[in-house]
Amino acid sequence: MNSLPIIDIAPLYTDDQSAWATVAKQIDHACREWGFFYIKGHPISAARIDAVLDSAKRFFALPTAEKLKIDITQTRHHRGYGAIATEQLDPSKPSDLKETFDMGLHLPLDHPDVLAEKPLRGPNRHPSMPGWETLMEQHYVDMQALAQTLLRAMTLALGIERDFFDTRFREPVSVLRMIHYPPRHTATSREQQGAGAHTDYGCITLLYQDAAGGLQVRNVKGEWIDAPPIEGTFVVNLGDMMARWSNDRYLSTPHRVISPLGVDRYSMPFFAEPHPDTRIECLPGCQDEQQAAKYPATTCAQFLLSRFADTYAYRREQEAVE
Ligand SMILES: O=C(O)CCC(=O)C(=O)O
Ligand SMILES: [Fe+2]
Repeated sequence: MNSLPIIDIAPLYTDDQSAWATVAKQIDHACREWGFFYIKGHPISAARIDAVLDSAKRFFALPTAEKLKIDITQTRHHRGYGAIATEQLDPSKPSDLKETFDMGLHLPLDHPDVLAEKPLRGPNRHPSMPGWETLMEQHYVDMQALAQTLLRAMTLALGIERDFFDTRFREPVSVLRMIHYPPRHTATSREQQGAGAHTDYGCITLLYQDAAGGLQVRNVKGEWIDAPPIEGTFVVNLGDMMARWSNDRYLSTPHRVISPLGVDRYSMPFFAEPHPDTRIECLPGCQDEQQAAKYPATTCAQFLLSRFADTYAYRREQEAVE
């Protein structure tokens, strides 16, 4: 129980049904035992990752005033720049030592959801850097497709139709995020975490992390295990919505980031979430006489908004005004 599984998902991109089923079984096992695993053999190229990472570094190196032109706290739909200490993932610890850029599915101002002022819906807010918008919008599409491939592999074990998630992930509220963790300067400041202990809110997260290290995952015995960077992989983990959907058959596992000593760390999670109106209720195959549904039904948007309010003070303030 001391190291996370590494799964080669290349067979999911072939017509070999028996290899496909083997990978699906490995994913199912990892989701039940860990809620965390690495994937290799995915179609996102190293050149793409380098380009996105390089752009993220250039963005975070801009003067704060420039970054704050797209301040996330000035929007209602969660897009743009989050300055250091905007988020507090573990309420028992200081706010997180990190800065972020968040983007989602770009919806124009005349989209019906935007006109209806639906939460989490609206246009992206990109920095004005040459090439940034085209690169990031394409990366968003490709990460969404990768997430849906993994979700398709999960349908077999969960006993649902192969296209169950595909139909629910149309016009999704997935978020592509860039994170910069400034270095910690003393060995004694471990309390100041890059990202406090938390579980993710949504369905499935695909995380690229650079070579700095610092990600830790809590195993079933309650011990913190390092999830070190492995070249060419993404770390995949499940969030609370998937735990609810699967009636806790799949685990939403706590994790945190200890900022590395003396070096900057960059990471890029992609949080895959369905359409905001999607009902999140126990899947038929995940309940029976022995195990009733544990969680009341909710919707994707309702659930995400309640979790955002837990970790972002500015969102609680926005809600209080309404
Ligand atoms: O940066 C990382 O390695 C993890 C970030 C994370 O857990 C999150 O943003 O939910
Ligand atoms: Fe996380």
